[in-house]
Amino acid sequence: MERPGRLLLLSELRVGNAACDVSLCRSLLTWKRRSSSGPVYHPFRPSVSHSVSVSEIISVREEEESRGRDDGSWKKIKEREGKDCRLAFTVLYVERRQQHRWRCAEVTFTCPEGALRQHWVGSIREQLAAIASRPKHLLVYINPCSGKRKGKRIYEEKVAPLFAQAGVATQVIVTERANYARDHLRTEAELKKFDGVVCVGGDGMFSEIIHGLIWRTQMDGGVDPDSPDEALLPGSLRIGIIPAGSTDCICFATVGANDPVTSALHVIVGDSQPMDVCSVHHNSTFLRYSVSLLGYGFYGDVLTDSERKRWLGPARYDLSGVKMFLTHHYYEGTVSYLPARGIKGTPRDAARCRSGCVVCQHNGEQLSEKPERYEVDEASDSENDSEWRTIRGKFLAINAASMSCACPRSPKGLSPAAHLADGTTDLILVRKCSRFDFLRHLLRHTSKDDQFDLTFVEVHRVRRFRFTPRYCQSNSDLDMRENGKHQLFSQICRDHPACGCAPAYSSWNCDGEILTHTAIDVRYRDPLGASSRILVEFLTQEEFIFSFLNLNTFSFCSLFPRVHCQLIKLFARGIEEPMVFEDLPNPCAI
Ligand SMILES: Nc1ncnc2c1ncn2[C@@H]1O[C@H](COP(=O)(O)OP(=O)(O)OP(=O)(O)O)[C@@H](O)[C@H]1O
Ligand SMILES: CCCCCCCCCCCCC/C=C/[C@@H](O)[C@H](CO)NC(C)=O
Ligand SMILES: [Ca+2]
Repeated sequence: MERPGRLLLLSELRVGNAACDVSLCRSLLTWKRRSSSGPVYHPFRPSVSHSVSVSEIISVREEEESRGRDDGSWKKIKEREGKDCRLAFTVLYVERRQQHRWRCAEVTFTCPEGALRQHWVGSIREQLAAIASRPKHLLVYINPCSGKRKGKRIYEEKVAPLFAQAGVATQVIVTERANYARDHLRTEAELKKFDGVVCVGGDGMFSEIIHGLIWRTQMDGGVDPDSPDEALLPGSLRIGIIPAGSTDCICFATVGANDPVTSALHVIVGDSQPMDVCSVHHNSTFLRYSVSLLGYGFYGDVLTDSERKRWLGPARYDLSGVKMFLTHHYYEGTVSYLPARGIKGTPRDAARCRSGCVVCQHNGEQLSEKPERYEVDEASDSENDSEWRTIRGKFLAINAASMSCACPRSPKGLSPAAHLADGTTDLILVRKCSRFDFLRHLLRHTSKDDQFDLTFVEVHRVRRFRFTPRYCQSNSDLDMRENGKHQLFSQICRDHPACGCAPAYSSWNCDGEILTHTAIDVRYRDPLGASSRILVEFLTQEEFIFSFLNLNTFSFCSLFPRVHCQLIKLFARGIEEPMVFEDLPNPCAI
């Protein structure tokens, strides 16, 4: 057995015109220019060296012809098959650029003889093959309609060539409609053939992929995804995101940049970043999964409005943002939450979730050792009920950020200290306040100031929460009819804003997908009350009016999200701390 760090190869090779000492240890390829006075250390002429971790080598290829200048300085040029051949090989590796971007750099080494080149190439390939975390076969879904509709081109021009160079085989599927990828993953995809799934698109496309994969894993493992009390099974396939959408906040918060080449390189080197997933339920019915933002009020309204402006591309969010800011709707209701206990970290920490985050590691271990008692909300467990906190009020926004939600529009994110994999979500409540104050809060998403240090904003780190809009807080039939009228008229008024009537309900923004409020309970019950059979269906507007005419048939959807710690894994490593010399030119370049 070779010990880690053991020297495998050491040769004198050429890089360009310079003679170098090149070594391959188990984890490091190093090339160091020889000083003109030989290999001896010289204090005034230090030799320049460059190291690349084997884990960040993309591939190695043999060169058939010299790529460098032929100045005749290399004495041992061999004649092979009658032509001049420099016996070179090229190593492709990850190079870090500014703002967390990665690029594929290459260095060509020229050997004095063929046997040595074979030895080098073989040794590096052997080392790469031993990295078990690298994917060999990927299933790729491309959404041709994401963002500026450039997904297909981005993949073909920037990503596919890198996968080919790294020897990663792919099966590529261009989606034909919304939910195509989700449905394919749920029922058809032969998942055993693959080491991972890659999506080319935005947050909505990523959402499709996790919905397909998580569902399939639960079905295969016999877990009921509807039950908010069942622990979900983690899947085995990692997910890669090639950003081509409008916000791409999941890519930005896990890699640090929205850059297709950087993401492709994280996939190739086989990175792994665990991530929390929030399952959203309405009583005993599963609605959706969320990994970034679950937002009611402002962000729900921005999304609903922006969907009608899809033709505008990514700019639709800015336009709808300004419009909804001016509209200044607030919503009444009750928020209940279960504070996260026994974990590290708070939403007001100065520290950020970064690559190798100790908070995520600690909390992940805690939660796997002592799984949370989710039954605490049941009426039978009155002792633990006291752990639930309740807040009633009028809110401009209710946001649950399971990660920072940083994106180019909001570089710090909605909750800058939130963690990717700590088993919690940050519940941010923005109470009714003046437009001026709300603007102060929104602007703090982009400035250095603490966006929670405002009297009308509060933030809680939670494992579960529930939101019930005011008009669902009674269970009598009469109230339901009244609520129904109110809801219907609000709906009409929303569509005819000239009448000035404020809507009673917003929609949920679930990772950029609208969770409409027109979900119904066939048999209504108080969300906190005793159990009964519940059926929730999503309705079209016509069905919605129809259900109103049938009076007893509908009520409103109160949501019940629960965080599943580290349920999925991404081909990412979290945002890396910048290196001290990040902005300086590379001093090691030869
Ligand atoms: N072939 C397709 N035709 C139409 N819609 C599609 C297709 N494939 C996927 N979709 C849907 O397109 C929607 C938007 O996609 P996506 O999230 O990739 O881009 P985006 O909305 O521009 O970016 P972001 O979500 O980051 O803001 C998703 O809801 C997805 O389900
Ligand atoms: C006064 C002007 C206010 C402008 C506000 C513009 C909107 C800023 C958007 C920041 C969103 C950050 C959270 C990201 C959420 C994603 O899950 C989601 C899906 O991509 N994106 C959006 C915009 O909902
Ligand atoms: Ca989290």
